[in-house]
Amino acid sequence: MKQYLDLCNRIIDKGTWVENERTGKRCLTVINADLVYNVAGNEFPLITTRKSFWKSAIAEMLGYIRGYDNAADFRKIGAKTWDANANDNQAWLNNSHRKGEDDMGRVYGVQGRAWSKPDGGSIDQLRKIVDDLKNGIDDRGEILSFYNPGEFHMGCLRPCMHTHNFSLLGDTLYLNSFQRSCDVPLGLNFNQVQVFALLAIVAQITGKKPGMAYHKIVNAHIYEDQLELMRDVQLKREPFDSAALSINPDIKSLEDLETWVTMDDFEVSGYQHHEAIKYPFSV
Ligand SMILES: Nc1nc(=O)c2c([nH]1)NC[C@@H]1CN(c3ccc(C(=O)N[C@@H](CCC(=O)O)C(=O)O)cc3)CN21
Ligand SMILES: O=c1ccn([C@H]2C[C@H](O)[C@@H](COP(=O)(O)O)O2)c(=O)[nH]1
Repeated sequence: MKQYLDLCNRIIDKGTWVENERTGKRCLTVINADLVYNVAGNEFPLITTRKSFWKSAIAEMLGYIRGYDNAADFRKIGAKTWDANANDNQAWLNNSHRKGEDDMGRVYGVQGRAWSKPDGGSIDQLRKIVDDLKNGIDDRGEILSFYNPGEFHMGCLRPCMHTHNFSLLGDTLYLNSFQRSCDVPLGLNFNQVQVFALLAIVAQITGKKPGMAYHKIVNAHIYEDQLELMRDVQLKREPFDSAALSINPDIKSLEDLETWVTMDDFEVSGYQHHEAIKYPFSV
């Protein structure tokens, strides 16, 4: 929690105002932040200075793992987070690649599970990683990349958290996750949970012990219409101790994640938090 608050304070104290053409809003911005999560010690990085809707965040990650390309599928598992980007963004609505209501196009999980090969067929990056790790293999390229510039024009948004790089040392699994752009009040609340949960889940299905997760953010920003709430409300609150995440131990494979897992298979204990804050969302 401290590292989150430090980043928020750093943006407010030292940030630079940057115009953003896509949203038409200004963002108070800093470059480079490194967050570390202790997954081994189950220090779940849930924001406590407001209520965090952590189930939506894990649902979103599950949707990426399943390779979803449709906001309706995300809604069914408990995440409404893609509704606006799929349906309210004029540039995407005008895009001839959009396949109709709720379509997100070739973003995130689509790239992770079905990256198109120029010579035909596709690559399932996550399957390869899980198979390798299960067999104790780390070929120094256990990389799940959602960043495919050749297909940016076929999706509603370029991926923000775009690369997840797994590593094995003995039987301990590590994760380095890279994020190019971060909406600190709204997105980071989710992204912290997702990096932590991704390492915990992949360690569980590959039979490894989770170690540390390292989260690198490049452009970290607060939108102009979020600043007051962050500075004068959220940052005035005292944080509580961190919560713990538990995952149903019956989840043992990628197939389990693809077929029967729901948000009921995830529980959080010891979550004390201040009341919710509704931050404006920029499409
Ligand atoms: N401007 C912007 N910020 C983001 O963080 C973001 C995007 N766009 N587009 C793609 C995804 C969607 N994400 C989202 C979208 C909505 C919420 C959100 O509304 N969160 C609320 C309520 C969550 C709920 O009720 O489930 C929150 O208070 O955290 C969070 C992350 C993260 N990403
Ligand atoms: O997982 C996510 C997804 C998105 N965001 C934020 C970061 C930016 O505020 C917008 C994306 O806008 P770009 O113009 O494509 O950078 O969404 C996030 O924080 N986390």
